[in-house]
Amino acid sequence: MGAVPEEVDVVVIGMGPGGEDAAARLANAGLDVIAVESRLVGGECPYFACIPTKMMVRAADALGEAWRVPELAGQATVRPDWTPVANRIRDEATTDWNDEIAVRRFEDTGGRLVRGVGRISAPGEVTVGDQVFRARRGIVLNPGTDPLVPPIEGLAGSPYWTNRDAVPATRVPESLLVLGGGPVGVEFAQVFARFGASVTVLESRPRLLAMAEPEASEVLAGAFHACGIEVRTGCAVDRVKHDDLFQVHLESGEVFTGERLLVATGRSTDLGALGVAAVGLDEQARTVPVDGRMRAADGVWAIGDITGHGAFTHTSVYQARIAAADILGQGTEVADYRAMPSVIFTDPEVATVGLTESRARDAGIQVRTAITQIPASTRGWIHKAGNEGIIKLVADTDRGVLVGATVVAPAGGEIVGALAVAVHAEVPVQRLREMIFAYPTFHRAIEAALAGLDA
Ligand SMILES: Cc1cc2nc3c(=O)[nH]c(=O)nc-3n(C[C@H](O)[C@H](O)[C@H](O)COP(=O)(O)OP(=O)(O)OC[C@H]3O[C@@H](n4cnc5c(N)ncnc54)[C@H](O)[C@@H]3O)c2cc1C
Ligand SMILES: NC(=O)c1ccc[n+]([C@@H]2O[C@H](COP(=O)([O-])OP(=O)(O)OC[C@H]3O[C@@H](n4cnc5c(N)ncnc54)[C@H](O)[C@@H]3O)[C@@H](O)[C@H]2O)c1
Repeated sequence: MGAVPEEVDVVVIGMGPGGEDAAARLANAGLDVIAVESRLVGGECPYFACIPTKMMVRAADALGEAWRVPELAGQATVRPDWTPVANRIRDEATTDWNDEIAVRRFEDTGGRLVRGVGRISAPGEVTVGDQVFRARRGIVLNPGTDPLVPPIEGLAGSPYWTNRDAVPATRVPESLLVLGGGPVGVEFAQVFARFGASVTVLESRPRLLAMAEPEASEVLAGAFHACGIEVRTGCAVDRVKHDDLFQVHLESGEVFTGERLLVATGRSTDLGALGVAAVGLDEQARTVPVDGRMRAADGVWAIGDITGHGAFTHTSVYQARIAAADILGQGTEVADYRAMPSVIFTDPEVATVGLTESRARDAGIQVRTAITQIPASTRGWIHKAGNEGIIKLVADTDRGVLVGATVVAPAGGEIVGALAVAVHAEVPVQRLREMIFAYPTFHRAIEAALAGLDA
């Protein structure tokens, strides 16, 4: 005989940033909430992704600035040491990969945590091991993603790294091969290079950060070249061998050797394991389609990476707020992704909002673009060492508003904030031109880019 189901209000499967946020909101509102988590409460972001990698970036950026001293300010002797980085990640970011604090924070809301793998076993029903829950109000799916490991001969079974191995690393390898030049690949590549590894990035597409504006990829490729990172684009990996070292054989016959191999080739989901077919969803799909209130099926909401609206923590938490409000019957907000921002934390940072030029054209928008070079701005010229960058604007000429922007610059992720407001609030380009931009800031280069939209 099966287990007797326990009646609750809501079951949240997966406690990533969004699941944690939604579960807390619902429990704080007085609902009886069960949160199911198979690994660590908080998900990828605090333990293996955003937070520890940005601690690495912070440290690597300090080194990067120190190396600019000779050009600007005399002499500095810099000897990179990974120990403070590894210790900080262990002690401050992840508490040694222990989620006790996050669990307590959630349980203080009145919610209950169940450790294990959750699965939709029938409409309105979630099974975790030998426990069965009937959710009166709904099920929230926030299972996130796992590193995708391509089926390359010799790779499976070799001691390759994914982000989950690179983050806890206590030593910088002598040499590192990075498979994939997307956000994960480029952030780790620059960090480990700055800490002394000899780094090669192998990317199958024609450029780094292929989803970004081509001009952004070009600036980043230049910055990588300048700091000694080898970048190979358009490469097809044939096979991988591992003895003492990794060897990556390309179809072209070239062979790259490294002490470590970081696989950063995207993310995967397993909707079959989540049991989504029980509520009529396609378990072969890579994403769970949701409406503007995150509804995926009758009584099922989905949030985070699996919705395919941008694999970012800010997406997950944004969607969590909307889903929780809808479950509570207070939903007035409908998701609007037009001004979705993203920041790749390389040096220079690659920050975007809204549509790229090509996506805007594909959407049938009458597009006009403008680009300004950061080194040509007053602040860029003053900044000198490390001033590489651009601002690119994408305007909808019919409506006279910006629909996208890219900022590659020192602190590009902060500069893009102004452009995110413009895209989000559909501020007319003419109104933007009438603004006063503080002198001499990096964001003042937006004014020059706006002027370029006339050309
Ligand atoms: C190296 C790296 C760096 C990144 N840096 C940034 C950054 O700087 N900024 C940014 O915005 N984003 C960044 N991201 C992306 C970000 O980590 C994710 O978008 C974010 O974690 C949100 O994911 P999520 O809410 O979908 O779930 P996740 O964080 O993936 O968490 C899902 C949770 O669900 C659990 N789970 C899965 N299935 C089940 C199940 N069946 N039962 C029980 N539990 C289950 C998992 O164990 C996991 O804990 C980065 C990603 C990587 C890999
Ligand atoms: N700062 C941030 O916000 C941040 C940082 C890291 C990751 N992320 C998120 O995490 C998600 C995953 O990032 P990612 O970089 O792992 O995935 P991705 O899919 O964005 O990039 C993977 C890259 O690997 C390449 N690739 C795939 N197979 C390959 C192969 N066999 N050989 C060589 N190259 C190959 C792809 O062409 C692509 O450029 C991203 O969508 C991003 O949203 C965000």
